[in-house]
Amino acid sequence: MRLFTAAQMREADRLTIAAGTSGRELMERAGAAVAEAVRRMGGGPVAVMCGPGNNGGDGFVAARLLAGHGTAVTVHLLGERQRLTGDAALAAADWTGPVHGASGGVRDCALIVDALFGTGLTRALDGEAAAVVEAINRSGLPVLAVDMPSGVDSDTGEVCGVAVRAARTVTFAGAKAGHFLLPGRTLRGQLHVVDIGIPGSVVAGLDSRLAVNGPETWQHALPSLEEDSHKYRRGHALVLSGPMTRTGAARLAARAALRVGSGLVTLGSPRSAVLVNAAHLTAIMLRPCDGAAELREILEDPRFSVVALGPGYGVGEATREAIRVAGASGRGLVLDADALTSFEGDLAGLASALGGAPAVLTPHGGEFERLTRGADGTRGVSKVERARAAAAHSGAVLVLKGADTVIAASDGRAAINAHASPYLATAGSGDVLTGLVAGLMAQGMPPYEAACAGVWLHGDAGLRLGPGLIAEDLPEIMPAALRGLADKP
Ligand SMILES: NC(=O)C1=CN([C@@H]2O[C@H](COP(=O)(O)OP(=O)(O)OC[C@H]3O[C@@H](n4cnc5c(N)ncnc54)[C@H](O)[C@@H]3O)[C@@H](O)[C@H]2O)[C@H](O)CC1
Ligand SMILES: [K+]
Repeated sequence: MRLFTAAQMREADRLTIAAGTSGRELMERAGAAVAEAVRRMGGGPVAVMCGPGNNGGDGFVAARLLAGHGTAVTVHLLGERQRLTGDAALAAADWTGPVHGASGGVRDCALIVDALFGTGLTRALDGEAAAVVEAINRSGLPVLAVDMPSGVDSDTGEVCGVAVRAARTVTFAGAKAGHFLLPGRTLRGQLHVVDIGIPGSVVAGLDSRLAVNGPETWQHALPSLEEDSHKYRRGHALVLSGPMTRTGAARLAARAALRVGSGLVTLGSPRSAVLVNAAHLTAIMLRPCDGAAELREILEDPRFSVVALGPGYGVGEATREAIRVAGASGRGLVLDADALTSFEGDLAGLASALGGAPAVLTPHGGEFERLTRGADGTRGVSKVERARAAAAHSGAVLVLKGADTVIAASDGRAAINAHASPYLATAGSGDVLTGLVAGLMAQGMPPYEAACAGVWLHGDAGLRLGPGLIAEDLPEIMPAALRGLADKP
């Protein structure tokens, strides 16, 4: 599912109106969709809270249509009626019932329609607007939000001051980034996208390269297996282990790479840790590897297709040098944790170490902040734009992890992942993700698609396992996750 910004929706509106459908007609269909959703939620009595812009206009239309069908409706307006303009003023004029103030509170209703603010929110809610939103939330009544829960920024998902908590949201023409980025995702309830007559060609023509992460965008690139395949044709991932007391992370990543289908996986281990690693490995091979010079020798073997580096590896110049060597080899790279922290405040240094190699970086929020300190465009904007900027600066694919993981490529493609479970917030979970992405890249999947698929499969594993999951379980559930994916139409 593609996602849109407020500016793109305004553009879609403009093009549709230019093609002959009036804004008032669009508003009429938007209001009709809201009225229909109210009926599906059980009907009235309903309080419709209208704001000063077109979101409020949608509310007036819904109120008129509901009342016309016999539903008990009260309308409340935030602001003065005579200050309404354009289509909202026309919609308000068509409402013949009384209009109450918004601050008096709602009485004797079973459902609230939140038509205060939509994509036109420009600043934090305060004063009367904030008080009305707080009163709606305090009422404990189910809320149907029109387009966005009021107070949620439709581009960033952020709460601007305060925001409505909705049970459902009806949105028009296409979903917005703020419906999938946190905390917007948790405030919008169930999301319904309705067609209000904006032509498909207009929507298709919008320059949105943002989507919800899902198989439809990367399934075509998943590794396929020939009947007569051979393990040497399924890729070979090299995962680098940390020293003696920090080996578990790399073994988790290696196991995940093997489970996701890499034909061979080798763990490169410092000699000090070879015995502890050997004691825990069976199908995964082991090679001593102490530092960058030895890594260079290992990578002379052309069969290694991908190097995963970072979990437990240690922070410092030795790590930076290992990344330079791996980057210069042109192999696919997956960098996490210590690999990223080794370039604290030096995204440009990391970009030059990568040397244009196909790479995926998988920072969580804290690692991202450290890595991108001082880099343009990586502060103060939406999580999507921050990830995109870091991808553009580094030339790598960025996986900015969290409950709303964002994957971004340097060419502007981006996806927000919503297929995940909070139970994935557990020690070692990120190491498994590193291995999944590496294992997919080892089999020839391009970095952006491998990152999206890895994040999705990781989330799928979390959803399958639920409470009690630990990181060790995640690779083991991959056969079921992969089979489920293969069965998808
Ligand atoms: N194509 C579509 O999707 C259609 C959408 N419709 C609806 O229109 C709104 C967007 O309408 P717009 O008038 O641009 O913005 P809003 O109604 O969200 O709000 C603008 C209004 O609010 C004032 N304002 C902004 N921020 C604040 C604040 N923090 N505090 C107080 N006041 C604020 C601003 O000055 C304006 O007066 C979209 O969401 C849909 O619901 C169309 O009806 C159909 C086509
Ligand atoms: K709203």
